[in-house]
Amino acid sequence: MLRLENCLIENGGFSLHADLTIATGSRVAVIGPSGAGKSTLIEAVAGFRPLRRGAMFWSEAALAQIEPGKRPVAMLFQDGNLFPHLTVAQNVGLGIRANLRLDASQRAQVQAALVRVGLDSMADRKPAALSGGQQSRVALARVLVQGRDLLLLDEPFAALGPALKAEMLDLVAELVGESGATLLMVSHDPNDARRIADQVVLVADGQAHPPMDTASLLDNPPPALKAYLG
Ligand SMILES: Nc1ncnc2c1ncn2[C@@H]1O[C@H](COP(=O)(O)OP(=O)(O)OP(=O)(O)O)[C@@H](O)[C@H]1O
Repeated sequence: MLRLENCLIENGGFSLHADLTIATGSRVAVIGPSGAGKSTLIEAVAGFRPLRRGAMFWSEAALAQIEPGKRPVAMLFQDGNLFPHLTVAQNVGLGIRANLRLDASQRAQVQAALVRVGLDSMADRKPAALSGGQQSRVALARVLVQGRDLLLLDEPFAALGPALKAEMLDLVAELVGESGATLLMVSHDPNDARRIADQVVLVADGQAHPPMDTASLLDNPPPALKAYLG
């Protein structure tokens, strides 16, 4: 499980309080007003934001002692961060080794991830020769090959149309279901939360609230969420 114990997370002059636990294997949406600190929360778990106070644990391990690249965390951003000069397979391979010197079993891992996201026939293409949805799948395959316990998504599919976004969310739900990974996903769209998240962490008023059941929270939103949902 992921435990944030009385954390105060800093982001420039902004700070966010979080005291919450996320069960292993759960799928959690992080929602709340713009500027409330959703990305700040995710970035702290990834190790990119310092804690002014408190402690963070994954299972028994204190995360503060673990540098970002060694945390059990894979992160997917909105733009996917694909390298335009590398092929699809190479972009995925970066998830395994930054120098791309992959052995046969690592190359097989890349291939398997591409099959899993339906892109095995496009392994040698460059990102520019892919649609937006296909590019998202490459970024997802790269996260997949990292085989990390915690998957952090920061509005990864916001640029996609509604049908494609729904398809990607369903694929993410399937993939985390297969791997048993724990998902934390920032979204501006409560429908995303309803689609794939069992629980929601509401970030508002300087506070990341403990997770609540998605349907009951969205059906009976507290004032801070009601104002945001409109
Ligand atoms: N360098 C900085 N100095 C001061 N404040 C900052 C800095 N960077 C970010 N902030 C503030 O931190 C707060 C949290 O930002 P964050 O990106 O986490 O919010 P968010 O909920 O993810 O927003 P959005 O939904 O708009 O992406 C914002 O109010 C922002 O203005």
